[in-house]
Amino acid sequence: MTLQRRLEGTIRDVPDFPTPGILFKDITPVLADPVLLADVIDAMAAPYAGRGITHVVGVESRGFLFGVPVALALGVPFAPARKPSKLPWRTQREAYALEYRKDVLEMHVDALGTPGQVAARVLVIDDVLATGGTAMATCRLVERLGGEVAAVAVVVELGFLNGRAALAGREVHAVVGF
Ligand SMILES: O=P(O)(O)OC[C@H]1O[C@H](OP(=O)(O)OP(=O)(O)O)[C@H](O)[C@@H]1O
Ligand SMILES: Nc1ncnc2[nH]cnc12
Repeated sequence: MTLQRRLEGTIRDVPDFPTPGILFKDITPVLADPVLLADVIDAMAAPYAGRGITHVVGVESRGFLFGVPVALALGVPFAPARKPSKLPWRTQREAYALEYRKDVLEMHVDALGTPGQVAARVLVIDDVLATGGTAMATCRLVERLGGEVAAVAVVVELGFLNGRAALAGREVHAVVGF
């Protein structure tokens, strides 16, 4: 069976979560299946081996679950993009809207290297690409820190929400689309 079919059969649809009208794609059953999880991490990392990626940036919180193992697979540093007021050092911040909420993401100013001397080629990792608001805010943060976004890789893309278009030509890789 293809990885896409295995994911379709494992990701759980939860209607009206977290707000009425949202069909929530619950990835926790993927985390509960170590063989499937390992295959998902490989599918996210393998296309970027040999592509000169210097850092993986993962988005709090579900993006951490996939971002850290992808960084380990590629053998590069992991840098977190966090929800507001969580990071202890100096930060850059970016406000954004996602499918069901508004929020703010922050990164440490030196997450990709010494400010003014950054030469980072970044793979942005998250679990779900919906409207693209979160991924776009993360790309803007990376670029504001002086990094270049090589690609955004996600487990699930909700194509009808047009997140790819919101990312304005940036490379997007999704393991499965709905
Ligand atoms: O494409 P978008 O419309 O921006 O939506 C995608 C984002 O929504 C979720 O984050 P959320 O902050 O809700 O959840 P989490 O803290 O559980 O990761 C998901 O993990 C993505 O980061
Ligand atoms: N429909 C959805 N399911 C899971 N995570 C999401 N993040 C944004 N929209 C989502």
